[in-house]
Amino acid sequence: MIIAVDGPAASGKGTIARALAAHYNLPHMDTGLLYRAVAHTLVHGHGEAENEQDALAACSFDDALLADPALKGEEMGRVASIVSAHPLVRSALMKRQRDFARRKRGAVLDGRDIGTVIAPNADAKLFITATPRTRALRRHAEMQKSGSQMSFDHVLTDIRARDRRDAGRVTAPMAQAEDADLLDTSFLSIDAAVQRAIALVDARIGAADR
Ligand SMILES: Nc1ncnc2c1ncn2[C@@H]1O[C@H](COP(=O)(O)OP(=O)(O)O)[C@@H](O)[C@H]1O
Ligand SMILES: Nc1ccn([C@@H]2O[C@H](COP(=O)(O)OP(=O)(O)O)[C@@H](O)[C@H]2O)c(=O)n1
Repeated sequence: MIIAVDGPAASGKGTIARALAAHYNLPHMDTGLLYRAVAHTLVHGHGEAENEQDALAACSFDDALLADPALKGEEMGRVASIVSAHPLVRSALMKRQRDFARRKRGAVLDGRDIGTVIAPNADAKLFITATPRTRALRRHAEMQKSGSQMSFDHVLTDIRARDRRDAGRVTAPMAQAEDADLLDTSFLSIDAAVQRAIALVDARIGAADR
């Protein structure tokens, strides 16, 4: 069974994807980490994010980088959203996502284009959303815990800019697949959002597969 989870920054898609993976006993891939790894490689001296050839060269990063906590910061998310607009970067990172999705047992993947491009035949697709303000509040709280001094307004501005870039790019823009279920987590606790996500997936896969 393949479950595709897409949505904008800090909508809760990672939290939901991890919970679904645990619930259905499936491996999980956070595909945003791949774009963040490209961003990290570029920021650490190997080229310009805006330059497609530089960004393509940065796609051959070492897998060990994916576990680096330095990928998690908001600045890396910002640069990731610049490199992710390059078609050559998207195609270079596609195979490892598709290979992961095609594992025998199935998989849960979260990102921006899982339901539309990476796994269009996924058994269940969720598009997770929340208002920009709610998402910025969540990201700001997360960043404060890890010692960041960035203001709430700055986080909100960054989130809006990232939404515009991710939804506005030509290649594989962030979009809800036609056959995806929309889940707005703005007024849901984490537990309630996860329970709702499980109910939506159960309804898609049918009682026989449970
Ligand atoms: N429904 C929710 N209510 C409150 N906080 C949430 C909810 N879902 C996620 N969070 C918190 O918001 C932050 C961003 O969630 P995350 O799952 O990492 O989002 P994404 O993967 O979409 O960027 C995390 O600190 C997470 O614990
Ligand atoms: N499948 C994906 C996943 C991420 N991305 C890009 O990578 C950036 C970082 O993604 P992420 O999922 O780690 O970011 P958050 O939503 O966790 O903040 C996004 O803003 C997108 O530009 C993408 O284009 N396609």
